[in-house]
Amino acid sequence: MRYISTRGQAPALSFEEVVLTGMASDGGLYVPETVPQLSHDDLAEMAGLSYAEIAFRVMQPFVNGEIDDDTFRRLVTEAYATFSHDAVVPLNQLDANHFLLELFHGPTLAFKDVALQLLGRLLDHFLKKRGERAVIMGATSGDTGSAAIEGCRHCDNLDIFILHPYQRVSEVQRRQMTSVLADNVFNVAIEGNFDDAQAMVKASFADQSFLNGTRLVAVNSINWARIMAQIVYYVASAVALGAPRRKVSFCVPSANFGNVFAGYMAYRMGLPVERFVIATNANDILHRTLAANDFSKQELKATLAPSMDIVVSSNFERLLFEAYDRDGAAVAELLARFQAEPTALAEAPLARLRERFASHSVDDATILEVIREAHHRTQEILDPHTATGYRAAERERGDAAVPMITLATAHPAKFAEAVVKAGFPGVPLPPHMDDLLEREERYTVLPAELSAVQQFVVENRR
Ligand SMILES: Cc1ncc(COP(=O)(O)O)c(C=O)c1O
Ligand SMILES: N[C@@H](CCOP(=O)(O)O)C(=O)O
Repeated sequence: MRYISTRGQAPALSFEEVVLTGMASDGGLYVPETVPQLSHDDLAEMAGLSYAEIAFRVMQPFVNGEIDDDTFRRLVTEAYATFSHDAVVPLNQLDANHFLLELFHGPTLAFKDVALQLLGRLLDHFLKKRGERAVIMGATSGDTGSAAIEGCRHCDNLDIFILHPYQRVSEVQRRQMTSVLADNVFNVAIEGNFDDAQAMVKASFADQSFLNGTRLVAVNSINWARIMAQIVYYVASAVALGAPRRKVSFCVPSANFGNVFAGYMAYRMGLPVERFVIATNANDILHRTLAANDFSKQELKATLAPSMDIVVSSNFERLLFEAYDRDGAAVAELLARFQAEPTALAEAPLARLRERFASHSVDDATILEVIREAHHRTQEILDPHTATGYRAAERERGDAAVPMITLATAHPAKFAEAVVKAGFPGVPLPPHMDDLLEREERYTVLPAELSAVQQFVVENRR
């Protein structure tokens, strides 16, 4: 298995190389050259297996023998042993055909743990094997940051720099990052928004000369390993509901598009999926593109679902690559136009996307309404991101024979503002975090300027 760039120009990489990098040198993102297939029998045999065993089976073809099976199985098992629920990602039935896939039982209470608990271990494995050190630069709208720190902090070969938008993440999210006082962890609050932070990370990958040869690694979903690990829960949940004999649909709160793209990969591997429903908050570029072919940037809005406050959605590029029949030049040309002016997708690729994807945008007032309504119906308090998915799923539910699985992407305790505004007293943090609000914090506020950020990295890396 080799990995190729969505822009068609960068050299193909091995699995190890793709894990130890970020963006491709042509500005694209890496995807597998061919999509491994899960046969009907492969899927049927997964029924009743542990999450870790399903994870091993789904991901092993991507690893391509570059880690021996025993070691890879151990890394996977250790990664998912950190989750507080025996099922790792339990399915919670809301009604006859609507299920919540709870992805928030990992150490930092968001779906990002699923991939980052494994990515940290993969990085540790490869860097130790090579005797190399590396610098991580990551951008976060709140959840990736703490999950990356938690997943990578024990890797002595890594220095971790996480950029978050100053005063635009929740207090719990900020403290989850800034209260980790380890020598290799550096939190930077950028005076800008998530798009500014992500653009600086991408610019640092495009020109790494400021690091004088030290390897730069991505923990955002531009790193293929993030997508790979997220494919697993689509397979596991569908199998639990009867796949491959029965189709399912998924509804995915979306922004940077890594999550739903992982689902699409599961579908391409052979999982019978009827439909993916993309839920956005008021930052609705994904919905506008699918519904109205309006692929244009709008001003980023601060919403009650802050982790989805993103305009430039990285992984949409990976889906465009598929929709444009893997024509890297066409993708590069479209994305150059997108950066410069409002644009639109060509008709055939858009039609292809619409065959499998639907979308809905959910505003703040509706998020609050959904949190109240879902509590009334199910006694569950949803986090505001999951609430966007819940509403989109309710709007889109069709054939009752096809279960709808809505991805519950975070624990409500992380988002007190929305929960309190919806009329609830708040949700307690789990015991391992019950003193979070008293812990000492350390972070540095910097202007949203690439040179300031890169200078900080150079001065602080060990
Ligand atoms: C809680 C939560 N839900 C949903 C999303 C959207 O996921 P994605 O960026 O993979 O589309 C994010 C982050 O982006 C998130 O942190
Ligand atoms: N919502 C994310 C944004 C970054 O997304 P990623 O999946 O590319 O890491 C966050 O919480 O940081």
